[in-house]
Amino acid sequence: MNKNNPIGMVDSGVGGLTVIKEAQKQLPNEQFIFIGDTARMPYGPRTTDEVIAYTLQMANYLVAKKQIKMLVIACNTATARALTVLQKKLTIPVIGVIQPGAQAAQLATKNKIVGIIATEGTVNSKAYEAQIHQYDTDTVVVSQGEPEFVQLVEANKYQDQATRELVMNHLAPFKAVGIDTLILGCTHFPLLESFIKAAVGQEVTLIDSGRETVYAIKQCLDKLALNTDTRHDHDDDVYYTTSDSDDETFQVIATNWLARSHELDVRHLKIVENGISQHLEEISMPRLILASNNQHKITEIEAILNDLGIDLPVVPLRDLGDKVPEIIEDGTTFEENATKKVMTIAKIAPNDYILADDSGLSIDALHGEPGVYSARYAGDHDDQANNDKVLRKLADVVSREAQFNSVLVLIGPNKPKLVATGKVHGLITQQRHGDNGFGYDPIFLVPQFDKTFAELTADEKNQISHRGLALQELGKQLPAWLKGV
Ligand SMILES: O=P(O)(O)OP(=O)(O)OP(=O)(O)OC[C@H]1O[C@@H](n2cnc3c(O)ncnc32)[C@H](O)[C@@H]1O
Ligand SMILES: [Mg+2]
Repeated sequence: MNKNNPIGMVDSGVGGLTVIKEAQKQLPNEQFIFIGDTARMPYGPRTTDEVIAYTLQMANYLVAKKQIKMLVIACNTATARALTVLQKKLTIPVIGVIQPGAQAAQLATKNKIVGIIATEGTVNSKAYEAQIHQYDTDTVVVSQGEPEFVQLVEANKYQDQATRELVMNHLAPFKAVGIDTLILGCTHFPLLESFIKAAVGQEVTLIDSGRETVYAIKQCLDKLALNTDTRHDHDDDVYYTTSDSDDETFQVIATNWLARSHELDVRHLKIVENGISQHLEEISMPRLILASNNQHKITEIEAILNDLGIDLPVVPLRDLGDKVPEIIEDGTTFEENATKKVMTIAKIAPNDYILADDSGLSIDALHGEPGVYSARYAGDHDDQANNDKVLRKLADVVSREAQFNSVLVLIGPNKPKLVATGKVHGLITQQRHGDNGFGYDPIFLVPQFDKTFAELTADEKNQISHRGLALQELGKQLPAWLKGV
């Protein structure tokens, strides 16, 4: 087992985030991959067979796809019902939240009266009692199921006044019993810590089973010499949910609870039915592929997309490697060629968004030439030869009006094609000026600046260029198109 592999953490939903928060604090160099089974939460009312099956699916995913070196079941219900099965089935160490909490309570109690609050499932399993009584059979254990606490936390109401009152009422019996230690036997409950303390009395020791679990993780890493020797940043930790990608609740709660300044890397797993068995698979996030082999264009498009705040990872065509087929640009219009570009790439990336630009220079005195032949007017992508040919053809021509055109075509999975165009007027100079840009930039004069495209900065060009205008146009249509309007 490679000690630099990540630690996996599985949970029924969001409660386990309190465990990962503590783990990130105490184990700053380890990398964590968390799965919250949000599609099937809460686990409390589930049957034992279901809880075992779901926990195993998450564990199998993490072992097979993420090569985790250790698994933490950051959920009391899942620990109570599935820990021993998983410890038998997996070859990596598996740690649950109950044993560490029980042990800490046993050490903390003086009067040997310990309270437990947990989900109904955990209470009914008597898992905490069993653990505590392994150390000392005399300890009196008073358990109470508090499923409502879980719901309030999951609804993000853990700071509400009404929640405080409910906690005070529910926990009053513990005061009467005279506990001196209370186990927070559900990973949601640390978020209610101040209310719980107020309810049971400040003198009662609260045992955060999640925090105790992190001590157990540390001990296990030390014992098996599995501490990482590379430094991970917790910003690289990955959080999976099993609900579909539109569920924002997890993102909001997680960002809030973990108090991170930036958005977390939340990804999604889908539950795949396979005959009688189920397993989890990652839902890959669609990308925006820029179907162009022209690095100048790609740089321009990336800069403008960045300003438009597009929320998809932008991938240049070259990142797709050698599986990219040849794109044959034999259309008679820019739109035809741009469409050919996106359609060719769609064959190898059917689940992605694909954007192509077909563009060119059209000179009035040359009846629109070079037009769709711009890239290969004199020599294939030979800018020098292409510029020379234009200058030669216009040698005795007074009227030097020209336009650059850009036609963008965007397609996406199950979406109609979206077309946006941009045009900029200019004049063909007598000779080249400037070194910036590419193609015909050195001979295309923009009267407004009295400079050629090649004399403008990249920013200035993007503000007024055919491509810049087409992308602005695309940006306007995009929200409605993405929504399918
Ligand atoms: O097809 P891809 O791989 O996107 O890259 P390309 O350079 O071949 O692009 P086109 O087929 O659209 O050909 C457009 C040609 O028009 C010219 N052109 C287009 N936009 C230009 C610009 O902003 N500045 C200068 N020349 C441009 C230049 O010669 C390009 O090679
Ligand atoms: Mg081309």
